[in-house]
Amino acid sequence: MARNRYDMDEVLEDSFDISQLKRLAGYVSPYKGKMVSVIFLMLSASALTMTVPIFFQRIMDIYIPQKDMRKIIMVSLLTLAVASYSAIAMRFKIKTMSVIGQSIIHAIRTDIFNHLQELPFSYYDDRPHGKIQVRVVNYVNSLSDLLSNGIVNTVTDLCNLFFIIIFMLICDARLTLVCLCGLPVLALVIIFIKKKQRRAWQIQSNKQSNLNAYIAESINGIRVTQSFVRENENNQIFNNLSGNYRKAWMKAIKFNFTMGPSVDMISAVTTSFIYVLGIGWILAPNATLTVGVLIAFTAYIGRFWAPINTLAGFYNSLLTAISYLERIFETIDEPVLVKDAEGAFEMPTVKGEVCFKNVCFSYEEGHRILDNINFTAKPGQTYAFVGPTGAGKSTIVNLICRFYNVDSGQILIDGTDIANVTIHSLRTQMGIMMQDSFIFSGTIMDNIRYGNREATDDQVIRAAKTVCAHDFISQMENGYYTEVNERGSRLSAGQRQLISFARALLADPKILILDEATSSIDTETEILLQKGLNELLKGRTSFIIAHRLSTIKNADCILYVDKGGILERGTHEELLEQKGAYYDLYISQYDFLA
Ligand SMILES: Nc1ncnc2c1ncn2[C@@H]1O[C@H](COP(=O)(O)OP(=O)(O)OP(=O)(O)O)[C@@H](O)[C@H]1O
Repeated sequence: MARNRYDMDEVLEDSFDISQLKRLAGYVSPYKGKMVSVIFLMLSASALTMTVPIFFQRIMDIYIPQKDMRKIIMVSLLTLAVASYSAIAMRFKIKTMSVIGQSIIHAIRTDIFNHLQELPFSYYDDRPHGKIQVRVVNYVNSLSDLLSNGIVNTVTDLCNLFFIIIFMLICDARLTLVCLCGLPVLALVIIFIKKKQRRAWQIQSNKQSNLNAYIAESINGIRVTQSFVRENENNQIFNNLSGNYRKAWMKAIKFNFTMGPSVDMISAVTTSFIYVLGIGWILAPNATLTVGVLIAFTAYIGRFWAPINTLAGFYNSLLTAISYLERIFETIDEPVLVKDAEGAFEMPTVKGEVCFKNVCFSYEEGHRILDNINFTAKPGQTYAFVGPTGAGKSTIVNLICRFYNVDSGQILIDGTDIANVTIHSLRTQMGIMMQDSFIFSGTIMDNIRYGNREATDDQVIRAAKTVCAHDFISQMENGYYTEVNERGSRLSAGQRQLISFARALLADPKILILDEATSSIDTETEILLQKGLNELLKGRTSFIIAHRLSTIKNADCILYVDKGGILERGTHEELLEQKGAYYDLYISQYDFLA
């Protein structure tokens, strides 16, 4: 998909795709048994309530003229028993279907989330994160009504309709025909609005997604917003998006509102006809209808249109749900582009040789970022990447972890192409510290242990000591058990870096990747850190990206990356001797510091 942003609608499916409902049925099927018992209970209840008008007809036509009080009381008690049974059945239905509905929602949400965990970086590069969240939370929630009530109601209502028509036919076939004449009219209404209604709900889901994307972006960027005093502009954008969402929702709901009144209208017209005809037949000299039958029949008319009304409601929620299901299944179906190859094997214990062989890479087709990268780092060596912003340094190290697939060429670790090993076995042998040192909500201990869930407290503390994080952590109110917020907003940028540094080390990796690991750390701490680091780097192959050249002066090899290629390579001294780009960079930093 092309890159998307908060004010760009996503592409809408044109045709109604029945396969989405089939997939939904897959989630529903484990609860088939329970649903059948609910349906059975509901049907038995409605079959019993269906007899009530017949009781009334008998009271009117037989027991009242006969003044048979005993039978009248008996029939009344029977009616009470039927009503109680219906109430119990209804309670059972609501309880069971709520549990089933929520279980299905939980299963769908789990599937999306599990899939999201596997999707490669490229998926997240391409769309606002708010648009992903809205699928996992809001869209899935919106299926609740359909799953909790819709399915069972539809089956029971359809069966009810069938029973009602039979009872109506038993009462009077002519009046039944008049009543059924309303159905083709309703079908015409549905055909007329169906397409527009579906599109309106799709547009509504798009606008909701856009709004969510903007809210998520605004919250993430709140510091920048307030620093640049952009609150008013942001409110304006929000108002526009929220207004668009409101308009789209109003338009969509308008179609839903069309259904109920249409059913009521058709029901009113047919009922009037039935009264006119029925009374005519009662009053005719050779009466072909009794008052009792007409009263019983009119009671059935109400029951005939009630399920049709609910079915119309179900149809509305079905169209709404489909517009969400499209998005939900689209996410679940999103191909995992970076995945284990067929026959992938476990990466043997890594010794640490990393070799790039003619590696080419592009994030977007036709826009090459890395062009023919070649180098071999021997086990235990430290390789450093320097070069201008946007040259491709982070991209190179991202490829070592196989966060993206290469376009061509090979990345070999100890002679094994990383494309042929399982991603899990590859990444568990690496320690990665990214530019964006993300801190999760929880304790500092949890955050460092993220690098190795098995690590003991002592190991965590040792890692923190190595990267000089121990002192500041110990000074915090609860030391290692101090709670930090998501993104570590209670910590300084340097402290966040040190914590992620410790996290990367805790995995005791054979290959260590440090992307701008020390950019926010003060020079004094950096000097201390360097000592610990030198010890730590022993026996590990490490790749370090640093703009501050003091950090990488001792590297075994420095690669100067520019425009996706390696322009210069060698040790610090060799590169200085070459008097090329590295030399210029070094001199400029030196001049700057002098
Ligand atoms: N997810 C992405 N999608 C598309 N292009 C990207 C993506 N990430 C980076 N790029 C582009 O790839 C090029 C290399 O980016 P990279 O992050 O590797 O540079 P860098 O050398 O690490 O830069 P810096 O020193 O600023 O961190 C840049 O032109 C950048 O715009």
